[in-house]
Amino acid sequence: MATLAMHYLKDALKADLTSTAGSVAILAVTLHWFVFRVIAVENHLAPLLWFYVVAISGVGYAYLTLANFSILQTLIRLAVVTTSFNASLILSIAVYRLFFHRIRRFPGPFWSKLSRFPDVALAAKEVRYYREVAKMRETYGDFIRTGPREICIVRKSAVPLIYGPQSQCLKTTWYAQVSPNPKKCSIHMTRDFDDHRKRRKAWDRGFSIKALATYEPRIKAKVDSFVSQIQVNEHKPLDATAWSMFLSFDIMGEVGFGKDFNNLSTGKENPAIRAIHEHMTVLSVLSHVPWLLYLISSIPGATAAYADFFRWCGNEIDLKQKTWNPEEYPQDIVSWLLKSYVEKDISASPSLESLHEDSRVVIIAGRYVYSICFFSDTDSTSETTATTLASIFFYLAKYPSTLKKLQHLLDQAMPGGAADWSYEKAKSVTFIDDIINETLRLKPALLTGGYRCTPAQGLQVDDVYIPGDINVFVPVQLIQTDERYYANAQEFIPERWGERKDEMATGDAPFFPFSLGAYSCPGKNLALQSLRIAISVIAQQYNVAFAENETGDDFDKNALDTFTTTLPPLQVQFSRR
Ligand code: HEM
Repeated sequence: MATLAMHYLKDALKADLTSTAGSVAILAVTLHWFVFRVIAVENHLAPLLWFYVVAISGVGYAYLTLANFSILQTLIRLAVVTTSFNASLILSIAVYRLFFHRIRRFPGPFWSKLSRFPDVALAAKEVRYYREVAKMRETYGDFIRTGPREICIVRKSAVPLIYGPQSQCLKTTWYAQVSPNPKKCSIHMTRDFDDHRKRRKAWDRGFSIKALATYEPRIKAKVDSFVSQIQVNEHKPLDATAWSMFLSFDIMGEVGFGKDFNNLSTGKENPAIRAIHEHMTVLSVLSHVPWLLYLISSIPGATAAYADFFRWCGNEIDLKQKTWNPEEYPQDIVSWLLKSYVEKDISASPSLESLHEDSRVVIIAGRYVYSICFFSDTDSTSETTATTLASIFFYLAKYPSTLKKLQHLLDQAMPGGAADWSYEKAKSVTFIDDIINETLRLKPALLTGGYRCTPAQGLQVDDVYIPGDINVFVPVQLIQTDERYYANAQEFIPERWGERKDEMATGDAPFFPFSLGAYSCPGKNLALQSLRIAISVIAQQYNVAFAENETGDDFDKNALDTFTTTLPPLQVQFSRR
């Protein structure tokens, strides 16, 4: 029997090149239709690639030893085998995606139907993918096939279906770019629904009303340091983008880890966090092909640029663990996560590695960094609370009447001025929230937003059926500035959230800068608290205007879409009221 099998194998190995190429082509097409289309290939990419390499090496070895071909003959045959296999596989995938795929009828750019790489090119073009989406929308309508398995939907009704609390959509492979294994990634990157649900409880405890109350005086102290810097630099140009980031990172150092990053006191970015700041653009562009990012991240040394930051977070966790006092009420977010971990609570991060990943998310507070890095784009910031604060400074400088109205309301709530300030009184000035909402509407910290995967039964959006297992997203900035849903959609009108809410029908319009539902931002209340404190304290004491030669145009028009928005510098000048 064995001899017979060996005989057939030798015959197969010695077959002429044309029939070998034909057989390999049939094998490739069969594998594509019956294996690769059935399994989630991106979850098994590394083993599949290894299998490919081992298989080719095995065939080469067999040519040399069983069929007794010379080295040159073996190389020629291997070239024919691999070319035939690869070409047939690619052709089969292309034919399937164009003519048989369940979303083949959705309109979109031709090349995007075949591969994700054209989307990478679009995202890389000016790093303004949100604008490319807006252009595609003009050409193709509200439903655009932006990738082989991707659909962009610009309809209000899609927002609750995809992101809402009742949505059955899950996180897509975009989130597997760190690792498909929940034990190796942060809460933001875990795709396991149950793992996410459990871990989310530990996070929510760190942002409870009681926990937020303990953060409040410390945030105020950081804002006071910011004000001291404004005082020193009064009438001089200050980069609102950079200083908003210093404030935001100092707040996150304080309430995230109980550490002082000294960004405000030194006027410089802390070295431990500089690495994160320096590598966003290429990451965000490549994240359009998540499996590629995952593969690159498994290359030894790819994470080297983040080593200092990773080490810092790891050391801080170790230190906290060593000095852990179970009796003490946790004073910062990481302590809440550690508490679950130490107590082996069901909500704990599932491994020490994932706890470290979670701690990094805390520090970068919404920057949601990935595990690898390449490239530098300094002089800009992409941290969510910071970008929102910088954008608020932009609008207050651009619209002095809004600033005057805010100051008038603050004076009414706190007639004694700065000495009379309290968070409760500041919070009662709802116009602050109107300004924050309007800023987040026009300049959301995530311009495009996260992808979700449709449930097996698909999704009915108005009269359009989206099949199951399709990656969908609603572009946040585009839909929040859509004239169908917002009157004078491009204009900054904070009153649309307050006294003009009914008249402008804002209540019915799509608004989800913090996302919605199970995967929405747990840090929303902390971000709002920090923004309210910063705006009320600063506007109560200072006027803000564009510095000389600053028009605000670059800031307004040239934000980069690096998953979280990256803003250009904005020179402003503060003067005491
Ligand atoms: C204005 C400020 C902020 C904005 C606009 C914002 C926005 C968002 C959005 C849109 C998401 C969903 C991302 C996705 O769908 O992939 C998100 C998730 C998240 N945010 Fe924020 N964020 C802000 C501040 C913060 C802060 C201060 C923290 C504190 C650590 C934080 C922690 C997180 C975490 C941990 C997640 C992942 C949640 C999960 O997957 O369950 N964010 N944020």
